[in-house]
Amino acid sequence: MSGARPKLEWRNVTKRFGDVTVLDRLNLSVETGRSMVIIGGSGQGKSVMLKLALGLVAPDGGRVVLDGRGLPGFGGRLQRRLLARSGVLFQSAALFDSLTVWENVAFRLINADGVSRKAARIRALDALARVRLEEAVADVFPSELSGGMQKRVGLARAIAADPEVLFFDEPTTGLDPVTAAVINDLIVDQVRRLGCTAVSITHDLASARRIGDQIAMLHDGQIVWQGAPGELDQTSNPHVRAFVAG
Ligand SMILES: Nc1ncnc2c1ncn2[C@@H]1O[C@H](COP(=O)(O)OP(=O)(O)OP(=O)(O)O)[C@@H](O)[C@H]1O
Repeated sequence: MSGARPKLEWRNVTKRFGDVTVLDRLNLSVETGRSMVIIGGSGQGKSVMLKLALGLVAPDGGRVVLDGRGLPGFGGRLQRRLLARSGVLFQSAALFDSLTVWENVAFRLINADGVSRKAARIRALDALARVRLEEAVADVFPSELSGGMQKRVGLARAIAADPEVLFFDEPTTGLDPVTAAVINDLIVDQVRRLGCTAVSITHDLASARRIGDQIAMLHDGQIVWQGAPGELDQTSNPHVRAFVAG
């Protein structure tokens, strides 16, 4: 469901590494049920924004807020609760080589949520079907699959526990354009189906246009522009124009 209520917010967030200020009093708000894509050049801090939202690094100033409540930082019970409500598709798909495909998809269900192996396998097969992978794939190892199929498995794992927030880290990196388009479409389908809030970071403008309701441009530590995908080509913002021009 769409709505004006923010699900996730970076409020006045500053993040430094040594003398380098990567994020400088940055503000961004993602409404419940919407898909926000953060674009920006290499090294601008997109991954740092994602890590802050996952509670994997702590801000030096400001805070990240989920459902109106500040994230507690590392390792605590509240962070575990946040992660339990999130699904993440990592850039590399980040699958465990020694586990079969279904065991990868079911990993959290079995190891964190206490679901029995039998029930978890049923849910894993359902998640694999949703990303259009056949049942035969369930019992092979990730190394036997193409990069695009591994991404689908990563997506199945991200959606298997019906998350409230889905994070996509460079979802199309390393894929050919046809496979990238398939992954983009699957992301759009699944975000709609789950009715969840999505946050993606990407260099890939075609992917941003496809999967975003809103696009935010990160530059020099701040969000310098935000708009709908259709507005990317109309804006006079010089940073966006340069990015769109490639
Ligand atoms: N743990 C860390 N220690 C020191 N510096 C870091 C750390 N993590 C990130 N940085 C620095 O923060 C800056 C932003 O990095 P980040 O990976 O978020 O950029 P990005 O926009 O995601 O880039 P890319 O698109 O190339 O992945 C970089 O200068 C990076 O070197």
